[in-house]
Amino acid sequence: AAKKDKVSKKLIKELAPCKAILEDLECHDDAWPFLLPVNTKQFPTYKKIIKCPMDLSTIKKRLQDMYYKSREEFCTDVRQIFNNCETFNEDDSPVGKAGHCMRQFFEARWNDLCTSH
Ligand SMILES: Cn1cc(C(=O)NCCN)ccc1=O
Repeated sequence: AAKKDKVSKKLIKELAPCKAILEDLECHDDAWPFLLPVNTKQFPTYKKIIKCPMDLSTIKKRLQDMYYKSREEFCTDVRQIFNNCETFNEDDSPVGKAGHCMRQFFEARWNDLCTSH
């Protein structure tokens, strides 16, 4: 039991900053394309082109459900959002530009977290 407690304490410590970063992503001006899963009725080709859809609401739920076993898993899901966005959208489109901006914002916050100790 003692070992498990140590692991879970470590995990809570690791994932608390992830929750803070997620909240900052959700309230960013350019977050609007990423708040919810892409509407596949509005974009019928999306499901065919994007094999691993991801969005901020899904990540929020996964955090709440203790789905992530490390902060690296959280980081991978966030990066999936922006990789999908680059695959499906032109760089100079409104959504494409929002994706590049949000990725920069995220990576800066991620670096802060990884260099702060
Ligand atoms: C992430 N993403 C979002 C959209 C979109 O239009 N979202 C509007 C939500 N109201 C379109 C393509 C795409 O890759």
